[in-house]
Amino acid sequence: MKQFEFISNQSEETMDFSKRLAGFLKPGDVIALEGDLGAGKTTFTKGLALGLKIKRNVNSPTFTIIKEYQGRLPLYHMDVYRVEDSFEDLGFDEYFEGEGVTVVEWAHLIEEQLPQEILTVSLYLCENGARKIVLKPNGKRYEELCKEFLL
Ligand SMILES: Nc1ncnc2c1ncn2[C@@H]1O[C@H](COP(=O)(O)OP(=O)(O)OP(=O)(O)O)[C@@H](O)[C@H]1O
Repeated sequence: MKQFEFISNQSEETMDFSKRLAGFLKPGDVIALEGDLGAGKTTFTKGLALGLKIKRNVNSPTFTIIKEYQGRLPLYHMDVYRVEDSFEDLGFDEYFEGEGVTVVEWAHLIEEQLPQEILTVSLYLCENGARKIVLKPNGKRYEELCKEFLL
């Protein structure tokens, strides 16, 4: 699978990156967001929210599983870490197929319930303190999105 790598030297760069990415998102887009502790998942999502013109502060939905924000498009921010059973049906489809953009943290835990096409964003801590951002488009929609984003 094709993937695209970027280096972010500070949190503002990660925010600018996701803020710009948000401009290319459409209703029904789903992003699987992965990264180690402190890699910048929240920072990334905050940037995405800025790009979607969301005014509320975005923070981790760990205990609520899903948080919804209104903007140019709604943002559904999910953290499925606490979903006990990957077959548990919490009605994720309604979000994935809804009017907004979904960001899922720990997406692999609900693999069976994810849409076939998805954009995976992986954040890695580099030895020098920078972060590596990797975009992995799965499916035509996200290949197109990455192409536009990279122009
Ligand atoms: N290039 C960078 N991109 C993102 N964050 C960075 C970068 N450089 C330093 N940081 C710092 O790293 C921290 C990232 O925290 P953040 O909460 O976004 O990570 P997280 O992946 O959501 O962590 P957790 O899994 O603990 O919730 C912030 O304090 C941020 O300022």
